Amino acid sequence: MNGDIALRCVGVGVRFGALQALDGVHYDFHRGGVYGLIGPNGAGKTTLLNVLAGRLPHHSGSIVCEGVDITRMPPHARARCGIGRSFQITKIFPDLTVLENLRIAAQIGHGRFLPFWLAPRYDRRLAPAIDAMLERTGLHAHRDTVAGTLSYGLQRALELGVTLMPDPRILLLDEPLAGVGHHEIEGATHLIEAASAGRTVLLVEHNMDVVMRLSRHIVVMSNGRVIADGLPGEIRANPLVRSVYLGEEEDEVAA
Ligand SMILES: Nc1ncnc2c1ncn2[C@@H]1O[C@H](COP(=O)(O)OP(=O)(O)OP(=O)(O)O)[C@@H](O)[C@H]1O
Repeated sequence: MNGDIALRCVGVGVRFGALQALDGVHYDFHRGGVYGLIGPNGAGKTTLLNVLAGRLPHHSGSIVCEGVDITRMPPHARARCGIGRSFQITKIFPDLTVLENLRIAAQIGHGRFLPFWLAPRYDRRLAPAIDAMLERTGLHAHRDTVAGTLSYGLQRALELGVTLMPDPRILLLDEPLAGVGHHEIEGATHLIEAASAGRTVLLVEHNMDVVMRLSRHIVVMSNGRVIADGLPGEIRANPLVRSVYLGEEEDEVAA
């Protein structure tokens, strides 16, 4: 049973001064599940992703990843445990080309810092994986384009490619559609769906249609706690969830 759990949160608490951003979160994310994390602004969704990725210290509780206690591990050690995190704000190198961005991600993913005279041979070994990622993210035609000049949707696709390059088993996606234009949403959604296959995914996203479509489970947070979880249909019908969203996103949840 425990072998099925990709990430286990045990009483995870985070305080910012007097503000209790996470208030004893207990939750098991099962292997291969796609979890949509929803909740009103300030509920603690991004804070939870940050804590899981090791980018934010927490003051109480513990986190177990595939049976290993990672509570005290720094972000790079958690990445080696198979956790990949994308960001709300694009974290690609805007002055480098698409190919260069993916190459750096591949090198970091291999966890090796190489002397420059070995780099070309090493890069040749990484080339097939980089080519596959260019294909997968639909960026092949843009491989030599400077990343900062891509459309926002393509920049998000590159960011997902950079996150996927080390082949994480657990994917933490923070608003992957933020800023993506209407005409690019469908393509971006397909990309996330394809990237989710065979992984455990925690998806924080304000586009409720997309969350409900991509997620197998919905986890609802409010005031730093998990207040409900279930299948998308169950969550849509849950009166507590509706009341939490009342006046804020009622239409979207009820839709
Ligand atoms: N670095 C920080 N310092 C102080 N307060 C913070 C910090 N980061 C987050 N908070 C606060 O913690 C609470 C939870 O924030 P968080 O960003 O996790 O919420 P969220 O559910 O992701 O919200 P949103 O949907 O608006 O992104 C909020 O009240 C926020 O203002």
